[in-house]
Amino acid sequence: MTTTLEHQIEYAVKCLQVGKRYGRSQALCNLSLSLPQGRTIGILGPNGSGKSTLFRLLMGLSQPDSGHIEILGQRPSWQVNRDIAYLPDRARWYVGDTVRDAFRYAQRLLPGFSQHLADNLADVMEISLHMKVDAMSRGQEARLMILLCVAREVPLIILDEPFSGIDLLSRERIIECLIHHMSRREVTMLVSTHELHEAEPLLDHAVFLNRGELIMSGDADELRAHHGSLERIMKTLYA
Ligand SMILES: Nc1ncnc2c1ncn2[C@@H]1O[C@H](COP(=O)(O)OP(=O)(O)OP(=O)(O)O)[C@@H](O)[C@H]1O
Repeated sequence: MTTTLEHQIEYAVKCLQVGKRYGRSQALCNLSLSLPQGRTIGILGPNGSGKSTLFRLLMGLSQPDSGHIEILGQRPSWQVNRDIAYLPDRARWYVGDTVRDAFRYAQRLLPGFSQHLADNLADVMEISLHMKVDAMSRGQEARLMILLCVAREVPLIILDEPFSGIDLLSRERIIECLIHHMSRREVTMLVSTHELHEAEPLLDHAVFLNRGELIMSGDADELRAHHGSLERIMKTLYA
């Protein structure tokens, strides 16, 4: 016999009426969201729409002024963060580290980090292990940062603007690599971006924010069936 429980969708993230203000700026306003597990979810919106703020709240790096947040079934905390690979919008490295050093630190510090997966991804993303991180171009460093997150065997990956500063060809290659990688794993990925053109095939769920408010969200195929493409929705919503 099938129980009602078996019909319930599992959610990686739930936000209920979440508000966050910085001085006079309302970064998030009464945000209610349920993000399904096992999907690749685009958190979309122009500059200042609240994408990074949402991620910081999910990671417990900042506290909401109001509302309730649940991530992987718990309140945000450093304990639950062990199960999350988070790429913040701004990340920096120590001078003199090589990619191999970065992998060594990751092995020691990042729960679930797989050296084997990292080596494979470095190959696909054309990152040499001998390369000095502070001598990398912005695009090379961005690729390494994505790799360090994706090489972790954790249930949730959060990438804040992972493609910024990466040229078109590399972006396409990284996105292909992510699509291939995600199709073989039971993992939820949240990706924020305001450049949807190449990232669109990666997404199977989308959330559109504007000025801290939710303006549309849903299954990407259903949204595409109604509106043509997520990119077209973006152009219409933010025209
Ligand atoms: N630490 C902070 N102090 C003051 N204001 C902030 C802070 N962080 C965010 N804000 C403000 O909150 C609003 C939302 O910013 P947020 O960085 O979340 O947007 P975003 O969608 O990630 O933007 P972007 O695409 O430019 O990264 C903006 O008006 C921003 O100026």
